[in-house]
Amino acid sequence: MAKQLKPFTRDEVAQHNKQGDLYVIIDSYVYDLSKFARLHPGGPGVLLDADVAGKDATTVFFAMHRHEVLLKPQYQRLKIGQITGEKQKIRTPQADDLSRVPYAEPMWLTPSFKTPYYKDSHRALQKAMRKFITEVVAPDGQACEENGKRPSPDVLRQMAENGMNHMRMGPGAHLHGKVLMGGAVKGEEFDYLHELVVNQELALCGARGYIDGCQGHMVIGLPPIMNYAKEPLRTKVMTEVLEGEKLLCLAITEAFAGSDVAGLRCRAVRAEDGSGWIINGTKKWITGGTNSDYFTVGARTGDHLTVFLVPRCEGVNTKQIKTSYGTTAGTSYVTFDNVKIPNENMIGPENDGLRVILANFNHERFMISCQTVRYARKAVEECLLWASQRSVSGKPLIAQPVIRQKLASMITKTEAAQAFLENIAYQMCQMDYKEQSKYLAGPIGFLKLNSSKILAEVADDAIMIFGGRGLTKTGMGRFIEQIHRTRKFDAILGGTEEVLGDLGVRQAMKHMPEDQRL
Ligand code: HEM
Repeated sequence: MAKQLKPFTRDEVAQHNKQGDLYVIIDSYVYDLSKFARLHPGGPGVLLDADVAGKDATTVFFAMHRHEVLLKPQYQRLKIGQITGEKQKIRTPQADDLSRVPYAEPMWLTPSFKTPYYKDSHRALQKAMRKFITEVVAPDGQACEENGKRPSPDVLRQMAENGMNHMRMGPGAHLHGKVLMGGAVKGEEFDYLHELVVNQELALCGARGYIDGCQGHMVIGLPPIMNYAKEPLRTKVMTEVLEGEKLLCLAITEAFAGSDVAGLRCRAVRAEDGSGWIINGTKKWITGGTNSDYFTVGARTGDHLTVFLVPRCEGVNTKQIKTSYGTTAGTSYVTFDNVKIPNENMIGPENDGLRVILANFNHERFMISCQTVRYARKAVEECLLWASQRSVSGKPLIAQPVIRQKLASMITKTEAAQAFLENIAYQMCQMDYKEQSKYLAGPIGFLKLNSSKILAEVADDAIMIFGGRGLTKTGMGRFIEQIHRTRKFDAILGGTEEVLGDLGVRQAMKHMPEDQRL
């Protein structure tokens, strides 16, 4: 039952202005801080200030705290009344609300703008995703970012039940007949623009490491199994992983070789009795590795590469690697010591592993780009709000031309990146897999290169707008700190900016006409 709030006049509140008897008004509500003052993270002194104690502290409160502080149950308890005749002005958003801050949503979600790409099913999916992310995934993500723990099994279960694992693998037969996000979209009509929506909403968790540790590893590790494993292994593993019963990750990179997959050293040799393969070697930076039950492994077979599915078994060990985006991502160092696996766990043809691995890169880069561009937009929203509510020398920050210049740069880069992303998603919808490989490897490489470059620039501007708060893991600037700290993951994972730029130009050269001169 909602707590009964007592009516107050401002004069009555003003009587409670000393240690042990301390009220303040925030957004028309009266808070009793008498006992809380000595526990206040900002110290009791600031609350006893003559301009705060017994007074309206709305402006100073929102200069120091994020709105969500007031929504926490432990602080809600401090709310005892409301000023008679006054109403709350600052709105608490509902879980599936769109932001009304300019540029905080992509244009297709902004009233008055039209879109050639999105249909009703994209809108229904976006709404259902926003609610699910806000209510279920983001709170877990924020907690795990702080405590470094793996994503909660209950959240992973709910994601699987809603078909999120299926959707994150992109369009295809695996979605047919599936109920997705309570029926928001039919599996048969799910396309890459739906997938874009799923990934962009997921990014709103504001927890970069958590999202990678929360089945990001499945998105990159499962395609070789889906596309190349033999039955019955294929269906068994796909079902276990998509239904959330088991976790799977991609184990390709090594301390010896990163983007250069042809330089891997981990080796697989046939067992002497012909009963299977023996794998020896190491893998590094394996996202989700610490928690995974299955590893999709690239190993040398003679002078070539072959892909294997390795279950967690004797000889498989994982060790946590501490990266700058936190241990919740489950990043690990993996060792294989005489690991024996059966013949049927070879994925795709022997010695053709490079093709099996490379086949998935376009999709991985598309997924990363969707999220990268959404982080940039999140930074835009945070900065627009902060610059409007933060006062410096009696004026809001936004009154400074230099701040407006930074915001202009952030907004234009984000809008251009989103337009590029949507165009690529549309092209993907029009092409089959073969055409995508032929025509889109270069453009998708450029897309990811552009997305991570603009994110870095946007994050740099955002930090300068937030100042010291942008360097602080808690409080007002915590999303900006996190976006800035983790931006290089987008620039490196799935192919570095340099590799992708080179790839894009080399792909373009394949289509260069020989009969043209300046
Ligand atoms: C309902 C009343 C209040 C609650 C529940 C509250 C709660 C908090 C919390 C949780 C923090 C830690 C910052 C964070 O991580 O978000 C904090 C910091 C702080 N609070 Fe409050 N606070 C209240 C009222 C006020 C008021 C009226 C002032 C007025 C000056 C104030 C000044 C500060 C300051 C200066 C900090 C440190 C900010 C920083 O580190 O940047 N607080 N408060």
